[in-house]
Amino acid sequence: MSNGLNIMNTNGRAKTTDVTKLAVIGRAAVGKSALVVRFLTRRFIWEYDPTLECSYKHTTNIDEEPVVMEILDTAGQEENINREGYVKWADGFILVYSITDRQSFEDVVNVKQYLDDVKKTNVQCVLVGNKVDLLHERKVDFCEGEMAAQDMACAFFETSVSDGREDITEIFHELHRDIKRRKMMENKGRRRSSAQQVRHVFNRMLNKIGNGT
Ligand SMILES: Nc1nc2c(ncn2[C@@H]2O[C@H](COP(=O)(O)OP(=O)(O)OP(=O)(O)O)[C@@H](O)[C@H]2O)c(=O)[nH]1
Repeated sequence: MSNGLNIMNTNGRAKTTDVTKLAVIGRAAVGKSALVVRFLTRRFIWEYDPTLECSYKHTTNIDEEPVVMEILDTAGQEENINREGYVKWADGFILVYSITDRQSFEDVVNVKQYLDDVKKTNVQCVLVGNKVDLLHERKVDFCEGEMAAQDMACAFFETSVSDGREDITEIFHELHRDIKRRKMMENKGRRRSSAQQVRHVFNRMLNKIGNGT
């Protein structure tokens, strides 16, 4: 894969490690920083300063393959948003809303449209409805999240970062797998089109020889 990193094995052979760049996006206070920190440290910390922008590098194994994840925890506050920069940088997006905040849900639906417009493609993403521990304050139904994810053609998770459910790791891993699948398809397409070009030139040469020109 083109977006890889060469790492030496113990036997001295170079091995390509996938590098995946993920941006975590959502309105202020939906739990983006808590989600990233939970994934990286398996801990939940109740209070963070509102994020400006924070990035992390994380090395892990997914499906028995070494992976480097670069994770950008973006600013939720509108005036801090430097969207174009991270949209172009990222391979995929974790779109987070809080099930207790209707506006945060509407925001991510609009953000997805914006991401598709900037990237000029249907971007790879997962949709995450956070804070399900606050069920009594629920403002967004499970099936609304599920339907939005269907429209976005992406995976959907409802979770609680504070409860520390197993699915938090799965959110990041699932997005990595989707990105990897997409890159493989794109590479295959590129290889096929260069093979087609070679075949085309070869056929023209054969025609010329056949015509005696
Ligand atoms: N009850 C509950 N609170 C949560 C959960 N996840 C995060 N929080 C709380 O929500 C608040 C905001 O969390 P952050 O992780 O700072 O949210 P953020 O989206 O990064 O916010 P910005 O940095 O301002 O964009 C904090 O008080 C967290 O403790 C959760 O699953 N359940």
